[in-house]
Formats: sequence, structure tokens, C-alpha cells
Amino acid sequence: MLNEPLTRVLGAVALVLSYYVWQRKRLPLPPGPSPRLFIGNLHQIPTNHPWLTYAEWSKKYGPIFTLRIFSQTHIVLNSSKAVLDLLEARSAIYSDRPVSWMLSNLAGRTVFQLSFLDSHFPKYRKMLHSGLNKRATKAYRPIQNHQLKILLQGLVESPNEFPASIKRYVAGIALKIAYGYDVSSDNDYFVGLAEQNARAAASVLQPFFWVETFPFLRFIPSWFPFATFKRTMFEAKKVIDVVEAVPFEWAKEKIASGNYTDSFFSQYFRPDEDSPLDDEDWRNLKWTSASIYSGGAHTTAAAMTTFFLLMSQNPEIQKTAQAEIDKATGRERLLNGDDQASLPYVTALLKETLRFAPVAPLGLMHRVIKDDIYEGYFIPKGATVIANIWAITHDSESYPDPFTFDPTRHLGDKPQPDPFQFVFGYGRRVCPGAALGEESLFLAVANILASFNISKAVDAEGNEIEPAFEWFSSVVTYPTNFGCRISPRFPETLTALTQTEEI
Ligand code: HEM
Repeated sequence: MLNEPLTRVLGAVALVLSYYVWQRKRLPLPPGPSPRLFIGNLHQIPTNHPWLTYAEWSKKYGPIFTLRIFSQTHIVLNSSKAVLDLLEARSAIYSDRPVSWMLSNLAGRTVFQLSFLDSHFPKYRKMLHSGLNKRATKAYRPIQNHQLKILLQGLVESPNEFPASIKRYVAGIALKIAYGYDVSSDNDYFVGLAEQNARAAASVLQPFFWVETFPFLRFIPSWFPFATFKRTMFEAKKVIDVVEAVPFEWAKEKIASGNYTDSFFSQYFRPDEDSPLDDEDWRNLKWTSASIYSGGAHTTAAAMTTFFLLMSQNPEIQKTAQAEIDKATGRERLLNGDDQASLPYVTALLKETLRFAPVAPLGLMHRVIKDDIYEGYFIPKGATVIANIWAITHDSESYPDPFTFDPTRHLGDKPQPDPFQFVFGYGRRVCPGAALGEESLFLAVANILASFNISKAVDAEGNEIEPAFEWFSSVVTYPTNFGCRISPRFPETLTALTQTEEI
């Protein structure tokens, strides 16, 4: 028998708990567009550039709104306050990924969609953090500097092929860091793989697949006329498997032969160690190495492509940045990572590029693992949580006149909020490659500005062509269908500089 005081205490606790649960259930979900009976808001979600529509909806429904897709609740966060309050401050419950049968069963498991609750999650993050943190990133400078010279030479020799030079630069850095692999040309097989991987990712990371709601669709054979989803996934899986396996096997063989350069992979793979890796270690190593390549190449390339478009539109800003650079180098050397501290305008220009066109406008989806309450709204366990990064970096309260490209907004005594705080994601899922991405971007942007003038493309009569501001719509976005003129500022000096050993 329990004694009376204890019974009373337990009764009071039960009462408080049930009041709390009742109160929570009474709270409404954040508002949102009216759902239809069965499909919810599926019919209203645009297939292209959904971040723009979500930003519009947030003006009507507020910074946090709800969408329902069949029975799945999506909470869309459109303000810096909401993402920092939830995804950062409450990251212990907001860092899971939505469960996707399509991704995990057909496309295969990857770091990007691994559940926060998976026992391997901390291991992955630790491996990535130790290989990619700010300090570790400094060790990669010789690799970045080497790729930089190839990039600059490529822009001198074939300026119109600048997208190929960008791809080679980013893949060259990622493959060397991940596996110790040296890219040999723009048409390198491994560089092509990165490209295929980006395409595969775009095809599988769609907001909705019917099979997630109707599990019986899993059993229809892939040849069936309506089974496009299965064929898409199997195609993507083939690519993802190759992307993970081929460089991995290549690196394994190199290390076994004793003729290899140090890399993220070689740090963990030691053929002569007494305790060999077990199966799970192998898998972790395979996926983390592949994530450097699949997470780092396409994103960095997207930001560089945006940079070319914005520079061709903004000659005055370009000149200001060039004046700052010329003052630092006397036009006698290339810039390295240490120069960033003395180039505030160029740093601001880079921030503004990522603010103006965040590479991943909706980031990657999160999932909340416990019921929660925020600002009087109920956020149910299992809801998918989407950070509308584009809306945050175009919020006129934080960034007045948000559609004007203006690096000076990040300078002075009262700079506007640092966009790097938002564009690399949040909480325990924050991009582990942010430091490396930022440094590779700075190096490229600063040295391209030092070495070239970028202007609008011209037609056969010499008239400038106004580029269409068109953005590829996927998880990673970048401008498409534009050209620009890239001409060396000091051709002789540039050739000499790209041929010297040191930067
Ligand atoms: C401009 C450069 C980059 C941008 C804008 C960017 C942005 C992002 C964003 C928004 C996320 C999702 C974070 C979240 O879920 O909250 C992410 C995740 C990730 N990024 Fe990056 N990224 C960049 C470069 C890189 C680089 C260079 C690497 C690797 C070397 C990398 C590896 C990853 C990985 C592995 C994840 C998944 C983390 C996880 O799910 O736990 N990224 N990135």
C-alpha cells in the first residue's frame, strides 16, 4: 500500500501531466492554406521553385505555416527567429530526417537521410567533423591552391567553357580531399560521376511520391506502366552505388599498393593496423567519403555559377572588389586563404552572393521527434519541418531592399545578419562542409576577381545580351541559360602567376 502523502503527490503529478497533454492537444497547428479532404495541400504545392510560393504564403499565414500532404504534416518555417528557436535551440528534437521508403529502400542509405536516432549517426557526424572542421580544412589549402591554378588557366584558355572549369575545380578539390584522387581533365570519369550524382539526387529528392502514402504501391513491378517512381529510383540507385563504390575501390587499391597521398579516406583506412575495420566501419567510411564529394561539389559549383551571373550584372561592385584586392596584392601574387581577413569587401561580396541566391533554398528537410509547442501552436511528433532559407535571406526586415545585390549590407558597424548563419542549415544537421565550402569559394571568387573582368555576353553585332534570371529548380539551385564574357585583366602576369609553385 502506498502511503497517503505519496499518493497525493502522484495524483498531483498525474493531474499536471494530463492537463499539459490536454492543453497541448487543444492548441492549434500553425495556420496554412486550406487543405482538401483527402489529399491535403498536395494540389497547391508547386513543382517549380516552391520556396517562392512558400514565401508568398508566409505573408498571408505568418512565418510558420502548416501544409498537409495526405496524412503527413509539414511545418514550413519562414523567419530567422523560427529556425533559430526551433532547429537550433531545440535541435535535440528537430534534427531527424523524414522517413522515406523511396529513399531508404530504393535509392539506398546515405549520410544525408540517415536518421538522427540511428546508432551510427554520431559516428558519421564525428568523422565528418574531424575531417572537415575549420582547423582540418587549413590542411587542404595546397589542394585548393593547386586546383585554383587549373581553374584560372581554364578560364584563360576557354572562357566560354566556364561551367566546365567550375565543375573541375570543385570536383578536383572534393575528390582529392576525400580519396586522394587527382582529376586529370575536364572530362575525367570521376568528374562525370559527380555530375551524374547531382542529376540522380535531383530526381529522387522530390517533395512527394505516392508510394509514401500508399504502401501497397511498393509491390507493383518496376515494368508496370505507372511504376515510373520505381524506375527513377533504381536508375538513381545505380548512379549512387557507382559514386560510392568506384572512387572507394580506387582509393583502397591505391593504399594497398603503398603509393597514395593522404586523404579523408586514408586517415581512417590503415591497412597495417592491428584492429581491422568491421563491416559497419567500412560502410561508414564509404558513405562519409562519398558525402564529401556528393555534398560538396555541386553546392560549391552552384554558388560559383551564381557569382559569374551576378558579376556580369554588377560592374561597379566588381571594380570595388578589384580595387581592394589590388591594394592587398599589388597585382604581384595570387590570394590565399589567409587573405580573407584583410579583404572585408570581397568577403561581404561572397556573403551577399549566398544571400541573394542561397544554394539550397529549402535546405534539407528535418523531422521533429517529439510533440512540441511553439508560439501557441502545436507541432506534432513526426512532422516534417522545412526551413525556407530563401524566404529568410529575402526578408525585408532583416535585409532591406532584399532583391538588390549589395555587399555593403554586410559591412560597417551594424551589418545585416550574417547569411552564413542560415544558408548552411541548422542544429545537429548543419552542413559539416561549411568551412571547406566557404574557403573554396573565397579562394575562387577572390582570385577570379583579381584576374578577370566579367561582363555580359554580346551577340554577333556586339550588343550586350541581358541574361534571363532563370534558376534550376531542385534541392540545389543555380542560374541556367546565361553566358558572360570573361577577359583577363593582366594576361602576362596571370600566366606567370598560375605557373609558380607557391601562392
Ligand atoms: C556553398 C557550399 C555549401 C552549401 C550552401 C551547403 C548547404 C548545406 C545545407 C543547407 C545542408 C542541410 C543542413 C540541414 O539539414 O539543416 C547541408 C548538408 C550537408 N552538407 Fe553541405 N553545403 C555546402 C558545401 C558542402 C561541402 C563542401 C560538403 C563536404 C565537403 C558538404 C557536405 C554536406 C553533408 C555531408 C550534409 C549532410 C549532413 C547531415 O545530414 O547530417 N556540404 N549542406
